Amino acid sequence: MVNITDKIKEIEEEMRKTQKNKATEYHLGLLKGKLARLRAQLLEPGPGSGASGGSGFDVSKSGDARVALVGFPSVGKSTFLSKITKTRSEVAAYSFTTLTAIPGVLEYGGAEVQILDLPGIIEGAAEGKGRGRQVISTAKTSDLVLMVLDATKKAEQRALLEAELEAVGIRLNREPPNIYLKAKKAGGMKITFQSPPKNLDEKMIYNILRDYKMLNCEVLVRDDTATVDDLIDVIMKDHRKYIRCLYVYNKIDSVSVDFLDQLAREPHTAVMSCELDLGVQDVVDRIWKELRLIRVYTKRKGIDPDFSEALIVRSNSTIEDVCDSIHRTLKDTFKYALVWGASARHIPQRVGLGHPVADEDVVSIVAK
Ligand SMILES: Nc1nc2c(ncn2[C@@H]2O[C@H](COP(=O)(O)OP(=O)(O)OP(=O)(O)O)[C@@H](O)[C@H]2O)c(=O)[nH]1
Ligand SMILES: [K+]
Ligand SMILES: [Mg+2]
Repeated sequence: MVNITDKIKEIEEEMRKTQKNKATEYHLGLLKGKLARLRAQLLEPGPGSGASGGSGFDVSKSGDARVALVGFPSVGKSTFLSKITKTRSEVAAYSFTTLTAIPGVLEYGGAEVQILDLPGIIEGAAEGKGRGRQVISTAKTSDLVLMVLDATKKAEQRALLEAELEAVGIRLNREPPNIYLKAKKAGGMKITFQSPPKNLDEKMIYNILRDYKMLNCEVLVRDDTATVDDLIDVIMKDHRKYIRCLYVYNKIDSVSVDFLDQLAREPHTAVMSCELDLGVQDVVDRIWKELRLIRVYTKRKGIDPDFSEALIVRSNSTIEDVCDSIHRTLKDTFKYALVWGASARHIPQRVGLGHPVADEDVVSIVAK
């Protein structure tokens, strides 16, 4: 029996051999759809998915958010974990020193962020090489992927890793495509475009949906630049995960200043040397920013706030969200709040439930 990995290879080979032109466009679109289905199967536990199935390492979540350290072997993932948390993860000059997921806790101004040190992955990880599939499945459970790269290694490493994560449905620093798709019980397919599409047409959408056996559905393409890949992502939305990613180049002690400057200018990128303790705190601050969380310190009248314990809410939260995170019924007795910090126009500012809070605000809730 042909296994899934072989089938994937076959389709990839066929796509490589097929010339891209108007005549082959529909065929290539269908192949992409098949490939996406097979890759999803690869991660499903069960028959045909191989011994390790699709599950990640068995580490329970803790703290306010989870960050996964993903990278090739020996780029310094464990060195970084050991530097920023109290956990010691083995560090050595040889590849695959780390063999399982090692959790550590980053304490950040009263917030607690779980940092997961993971084994190094290699090319072909998505198809089951090494512990790759397990590593990637674990990365899929994180709120932020910290892609650790070796500044002394070739630039391709980043694209290779991205391709591995993409292959299992992780979408880094991207928003879900702006395509509305709803399955129906009957009525056939209804395809509409908000404005003339540049990379899709009705026949293409029809063919792919039919291949996915979605014969009754409604599609509205809101974005005129949407592609076949976007459509497939929307069809496969249960297998897609949109995660933020911070690219971190380690070992900058071993590259020229010019090169380092070039790296640091790339988007979503930070540079550091764990060995020389350069830039490590910047990376920690960037992690917090990328998580898009807000720390709020509560204060009782006449008592200083406790900065070792923060209430964590998502960015764009209001005083109402802060109340809800303290107690479900708190806003029923809410009269007003006093706010000190970046969100306050004067200090303290007296505000209502709709007031948006900022990171590190101090809040005092006054009840009726
Ligand atoms: N020059 C230099 N070497 C570093 C730096 N950080 C880590 N190293 C070295 O890189 C080697 C690998 O470090 P590890 O932390 O074990 O790397 P890893 O990514 O956890 O490796 P695996 O667990 O095997 O995937 C060790 O010899 C470290 O001492 C750095 O900033 N500069
Ligand atoms: K190592
Ligand atoms: Mg390691």
